[in-house]
Amino acid sequence: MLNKYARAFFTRVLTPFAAFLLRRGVSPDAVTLIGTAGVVAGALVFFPRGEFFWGTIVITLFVFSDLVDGNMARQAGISSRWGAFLDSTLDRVADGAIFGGFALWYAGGGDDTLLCAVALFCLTAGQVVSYTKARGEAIGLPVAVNGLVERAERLVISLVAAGLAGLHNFGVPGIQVLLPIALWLVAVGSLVTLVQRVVTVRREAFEADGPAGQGAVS
Ligand SMILES: CCCCCCCC/C=C\CCCCCCCC(=O)OC[C@H](COP(=O)(O)O[C@@H]1[C@H](O)[C@H](OP(=O)(O)O)[C@@H](O)[C@H](O)[C@H]1O)OC(=O)CCCCCCC/C=C\CCCCCCCC
Ligand SMILES: Nc1ccn([C@@H]2O[C@H](COP(=O)(O)O)[C@@H](O)[C@H]2O)c(=O)n1
Ligand SMILES: [Mg+2]
Ligand SMILES: [Mg+2]
Repeated sequence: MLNKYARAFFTRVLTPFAAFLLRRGVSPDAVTLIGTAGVVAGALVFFPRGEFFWGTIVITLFVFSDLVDGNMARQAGISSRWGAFLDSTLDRVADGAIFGGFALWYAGGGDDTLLCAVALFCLTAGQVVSYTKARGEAIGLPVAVNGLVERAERLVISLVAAGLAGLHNFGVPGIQVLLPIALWLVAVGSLVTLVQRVVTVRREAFEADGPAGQGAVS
């Protein structure tokens, strides 16, 4: 949903910045790499220590690079298959660090085995949701579904909650409950999305192959 409705807005807002970077000789690949490094650092330095406010601030500063890199590539007319591969692959790394950071907190100082498991579920389910589309498209299917909770939703729900939950360290009482709520929402939403995508791929595969499975690819 965000991908559909918010992308146009952010494209307008970020286009001048993307143009500025291009004029300074920065490449889209550099933005992809630096953005991912910043997200990973923010997540793995701050989240395992329960510093959710500062972790979210650092991640937010870098996560929009994922919208800037493609914008730069399109403006410069240099969108490439390599760039698409790098972008999607490093998205998986960034997502792993964010939900891994939550899991490390609950495995340590946060001391909550159930929430550690929920964070690990979010991590795995998010990666599998992305994989369903990548693999479905790789075997030549349209995968004409995005589903309830795409990557942008997973990030916005969990990062907004983490940033607000982090205010607990500054004396705001009770607010830390937002993070567990967000993790449960992302977990359930990702499961629903996974089912939506698997059902769609199954239907598209049967339509393409026929009942006898002819034309199957490995
Ligand atoms: C006192 C206050 C303290 C709290 C402060 C917190 C404030 C900020 C908190 C959060 C901000 C989070 C922003 C997150 C933005 C995410 C942007 C992003 O990365 O979007 C990525 C998405 C990607 O495009 P790609 O084509 O590169 O991605 C593909 C896609 O994702 C596929 O997904 P999947 O299949 O997994 O579902 C992958 O398969 C594929 O591989 C991958 O390449 O871009 C978009 O989707 C575009 C829409 C972006 C919308 C961003 C909305 C941000 C909105 C609000 C944030 C601000 C909220 C402020 C709240 C303040 C609260 C007090
Ligand atoms: N280093 C990069 C990054 C991205 N691209 C191209 O942009 C597309 C992704 O666009 P986003 O707005 O979601 O970032 C991607 O599929 C590539 O075509 C690129 O060329 N190089
Ligand atoms: Mg990108
Ligand atoms: Mg991306």
